Amino acid sequence: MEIGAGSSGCVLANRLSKNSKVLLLEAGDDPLAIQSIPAGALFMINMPEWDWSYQTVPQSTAGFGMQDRKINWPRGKSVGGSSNLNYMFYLRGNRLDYDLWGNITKDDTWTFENVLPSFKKSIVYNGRFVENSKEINTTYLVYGSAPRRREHYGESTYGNMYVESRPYAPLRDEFIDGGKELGYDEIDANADQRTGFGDIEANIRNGARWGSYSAFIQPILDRTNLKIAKFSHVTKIKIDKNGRAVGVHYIQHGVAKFASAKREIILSAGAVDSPKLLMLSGIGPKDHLESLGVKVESEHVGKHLQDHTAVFLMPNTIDQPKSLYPFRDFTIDQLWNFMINGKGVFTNPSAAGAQAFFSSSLVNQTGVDWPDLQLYMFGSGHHETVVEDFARIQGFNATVLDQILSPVVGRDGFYIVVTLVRPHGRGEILIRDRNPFSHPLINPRYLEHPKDMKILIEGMKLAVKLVETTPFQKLGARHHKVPFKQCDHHEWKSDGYWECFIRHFAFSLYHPTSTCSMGKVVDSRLRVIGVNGLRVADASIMPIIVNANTNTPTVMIAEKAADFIREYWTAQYQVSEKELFYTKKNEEHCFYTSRQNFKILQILMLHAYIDDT
Ligand SMILES: Cc1cc2nc3c(=O)[nH]c(=O)nc-3n(C[C@H](O)[C@H](O)[C@H](O)COP(=O)(O)OP(=O)(O)OC[C@H]3O[C@@H](n4cnc5c(N)ncnc54)[C@H](O)[C@@H]3O)c2cc1C
Repeated sequence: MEIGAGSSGCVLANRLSKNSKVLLLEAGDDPLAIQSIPAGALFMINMPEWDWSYQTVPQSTAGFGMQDRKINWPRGKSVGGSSNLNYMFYLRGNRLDYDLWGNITKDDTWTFENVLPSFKKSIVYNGRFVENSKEINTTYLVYGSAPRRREHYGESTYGNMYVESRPYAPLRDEFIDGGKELGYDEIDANADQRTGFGDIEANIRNGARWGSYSAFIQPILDRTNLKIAKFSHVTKIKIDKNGRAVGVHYIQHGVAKFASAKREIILSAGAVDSPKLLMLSGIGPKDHLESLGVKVESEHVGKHLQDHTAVFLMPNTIDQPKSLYPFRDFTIDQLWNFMINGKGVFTNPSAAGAQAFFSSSLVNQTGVDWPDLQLYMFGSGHHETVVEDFARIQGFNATVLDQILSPVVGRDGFYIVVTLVRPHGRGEILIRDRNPFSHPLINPRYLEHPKDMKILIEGMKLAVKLVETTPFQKLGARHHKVPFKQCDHHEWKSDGYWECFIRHFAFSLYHPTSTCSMGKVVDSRLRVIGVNGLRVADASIMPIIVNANTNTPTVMIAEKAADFIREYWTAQYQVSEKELFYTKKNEEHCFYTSRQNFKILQILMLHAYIDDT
């Protein structure tokens, strides 16, 4: 039995239902078709049907430019989970991240060498390989990205998750060329992550979103042994008197139900809801759960919360119409281009297409290049509703943000997203009360640790240098000094100014992890310590956050978990390989059928649009 059909839950359902009966309980519905259009995802954020719309508690050292000092935490609520809302960046993280996991858990399963096969297993990589020299000559020039070596990606005969270069990524070439001018290498960050610049590949197929639903659930919808119970909000895991997880209580369409598990329960409700559900079930810190009754004392549940904090270098303008300007660029022609060719502005939800990793001076002191800063190019201009849009998505206080953006509204431009990818600060998640529908108390304690601020300030300075490089200057790029009353008592671009700016505008890059940390809440086989028959497999089990976007590592965790579970139960029951009834042919058939449905839907949407205009 699985709880949560998100990025990881879908992988597990696919792998386990090859030869077992699986009940997958998901609080949300199937994803909306509009989610397949990458640019459509932005409209889903903060819609309660598709997003849990969490917020942090007011932050004492961050969020000064947010409403009530709270920072938005969107989380997907549908089959596919947050992979239906996310920006689809495909990044694995650094070799040293995983070697550290191996060290912490004292289990080599988690070292980079041993997680690499699980990364390769999930994907179908439509990349540009070195040996294919013809392809390099064309694609290399078009996308300005380093060619890939096959050994890092594999042949992907087992994979379902498509990874492709983004067909549309405004200012990608300027960003990478600017980095080269500053003396940095161009790198393939998935093969050999270190300081350097490169493009960002994404979970897309022919331009359409290819999240966990499309990759792992859609192809197997006809498996009779997989039951997906949508609209099923799990409220509690039942632990019997022998300390075994035996079933779950859930509410579906207002009706309270119970399902019992024959073999085991796998919790994949994500870094917010997995610890919350453990606590609601009486598994967690004793002091916190006293009023609920503690079944299993587990001090670390909800603790060690880590996230990537990000801040925009803004406002920046260019003199040429080369950025995404929604009111100009979202046209019927572009919609057609997306539907027919899988290309154009609709293929990218965030106008992001290039990124760079850097090691701050704090890391450089150690002599090891293990980046703690990541910069993205977000090639979006300043359309007329930019302030309201950012206020809705990021939770900015519109009045505060207006000071920064109103002087440049109506102009092409870009943002450089400066991200802290190896945070020193740690937060926690607590339950608000015993009501399973109450949002938990999320306290990431952003920017409380002085080192985190120091690293971000270095990142801002680097971003300014990039704007000054020739490729950007050729477009007339300018980072503007605008009146900003909250920070104007500091000299513009001084450390004090940046600190003030960052404390106002830092936001979450939506990568919470480590709230059911491996080695503390679960063991290295992901079994909850102190309970039988219960595992956690999602972003919450990372012992330390990886220094890259978290979807791909979460999918890898699910692949590992499926292997552990299959190994264990195969040994118990001698499950025969002959039981496998799933075939690749079947999967391909499902793909084409669903693809046809998607095309029909696209045509209907187009008609609706034309009618409207
Ligand atoms: C806006 C956004 C942009 C992002 N961009 C990127 C990116 O570009 N690249 C990247 O690598 N990562 C990105 N991420 C992060 C990445 O998507 C997440 O790390 C990843 O999806 C986490 O997967 P998960 O399986 O742990 O949780 P989720 O995918 O969130 O899945 C949890 C599932 O459990 C369900 N659930 C929760 N509680 C219950 C309950 N009580 N009962 C039943 N079901 C329940 C939820 O509805 C959900 O479907 C982004 C995230 C967001 C929100």
